[in-house]
Amino acid sequence: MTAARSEQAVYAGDRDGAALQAAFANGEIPVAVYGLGKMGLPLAAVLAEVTGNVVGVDIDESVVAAIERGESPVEGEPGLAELVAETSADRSLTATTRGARAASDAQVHVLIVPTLMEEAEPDLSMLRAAVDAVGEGLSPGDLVIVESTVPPTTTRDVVAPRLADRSGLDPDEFGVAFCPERTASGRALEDIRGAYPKVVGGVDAESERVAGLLYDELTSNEVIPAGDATTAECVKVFEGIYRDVNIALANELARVADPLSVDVTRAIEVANTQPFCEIHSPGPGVGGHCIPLYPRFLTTTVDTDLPLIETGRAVNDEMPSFVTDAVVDLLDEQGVPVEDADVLVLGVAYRAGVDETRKSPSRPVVSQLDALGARVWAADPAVDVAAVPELPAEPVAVANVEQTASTYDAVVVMTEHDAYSDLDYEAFGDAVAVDARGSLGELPLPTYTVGAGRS
Ligand SMILES: NC(=O)C1=CN([C@@H]2O[C@H](COP(=O)(O)OP(=O)(O)OC[C@H]3O[C@@H](n4cnc5c(N)ncnc54)[C@H](O)[C@@H]3O)[C@@H](O)[C@H]2O)C=CC1
Ligand SMILES: CC(=O)N[C@@H]1[C@@H](OP(=O)(O)OP(=O)(O)OC[C@H]2O[C@@H](n3ccc(=O)[nH]c3=O)[C@H](O)[C@@H]2O)O[C@H](C(=O)O)[C@@H](O)[C@@H]1O
Repeated sequence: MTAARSEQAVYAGDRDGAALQAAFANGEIPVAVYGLGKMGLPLAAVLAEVTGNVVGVDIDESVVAAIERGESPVEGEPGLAELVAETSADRSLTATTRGARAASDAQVHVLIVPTLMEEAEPDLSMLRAAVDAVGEGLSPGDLVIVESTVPPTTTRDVVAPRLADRSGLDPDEFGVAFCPERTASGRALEDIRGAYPKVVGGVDAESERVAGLLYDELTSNEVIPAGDATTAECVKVFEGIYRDVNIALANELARVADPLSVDVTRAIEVANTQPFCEIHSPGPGVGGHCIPLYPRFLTTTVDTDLPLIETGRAVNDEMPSFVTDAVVDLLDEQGVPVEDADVLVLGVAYRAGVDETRKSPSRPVVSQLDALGARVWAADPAVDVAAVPELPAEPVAVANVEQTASTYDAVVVMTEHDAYSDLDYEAFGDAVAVDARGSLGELPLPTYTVGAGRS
């Protein structure tokens, strides 16, 4: 059960570190986690496992009701269903939609709600709403931690002032820190428990110190003080930008596979045997609700030309069309006009191992083929294709792919799900293939492979 607030403040300027950590681990410091989604629920469950005193807050009543029943609404996370059942049963994790009430009972508030991109700028509306709920219940001596990925300066210039405004407290009466969620879907518990060092950055030194002490109780890895909240925000955004630009390099290099008649993926693999070389893998584009967004969290925040970052984004966003063009060219070689073609797309999820389709490169490929007049089909073992909004494709169960294979003129592998390696591609007869991931090796079909070219 949620213990009463401890007598001692968390953000107190001089609280003994060891005593604070003991109080946290003993459940004497109530914690509230705002946002119980793919990242927030695993975090709340691990915090509940460590402290025994966590209230999860979500605006979605069905999420709250499921957790209160001991069920995890988040799927695809090894160990999470069991951990939610366990921590819900012993009440070390409870859930509510009443954010302000949870805030008035908690002394540590963790915000991990979505931060998205509108057309031209970051959408922080859900973060502001969560901040308002915390502000209504904030008490002197509390600590507020932002885990949502945000544009640099957000914690200092948006979150902290808004908390003071909503709570009526002076800014120096409570602590605020940014501690990025460095977790990948499909391995959340492992990542949260310590796969990587935890970064902490405070709006002041005491916020950073206290946040570091608390995360030191949570992670088996080290806790790295970034020096301030904005530096910590840059750490997270820079990690994502590094990945996006690096993937763009791999995708641009993939374009020389045909002109040079070389297997670029093989060349990358061998180049990466040098410790200073880490070229990523070419593919059909960059999906998910993280990596495609983070570059624009920076480029829309600073009034500085960042051409490399912008170009990387453009190179990656061009890859779905590159895949569609390869399909059309191969069909043309076989004398099949794309407008008369049946095309099977294998993979709607943005990467293997997740059921997530947000910004998946498969979406533009399906839409482009549909717009060209093709009849598009899609199969994905992790995604309910029929339930994917605005996807002009007929769903096909993966189990039915082989028996329907002869009806397709082209098969496009967009996601490297293991299930696709087990298919008998002979069954596709005279069809052509585009392997956007280079994950299937030699196929018994006329094939274009991103990264290896025409075979
Ligand atoms: N999904 C991922 O792979 C990673 C995501 N992140 C970051 O974590 C944050 C959360 O992302 P996800 O968990 O993927 O989002 P999600 O969409 O899976 O879940 C978000 C949850 O927050 C709830 N919510 C929305 N507004 C709320 C409010 N005002 N109060 C309480 N709950 C609210 C929603 O109902 C939903 O249940 C984002 O900032 C994202 O950038 C960071 C690392 C990895
Ligand atoms: C280095 C890393 O694995 N970062 C994670 C990443 O998670 P995410 O689910 O976005 O997966 P990802 O592996 O970065 O892939 C993003 C997209 O990029 C594509 N991709 C990825 C790597 C690559 O070499 N080539 C490539 O084309 C993937 O297919 C996918 O469409 O972004 C997360 C985030 O920051 O939200 C971060 O916490 C995770 O740790």
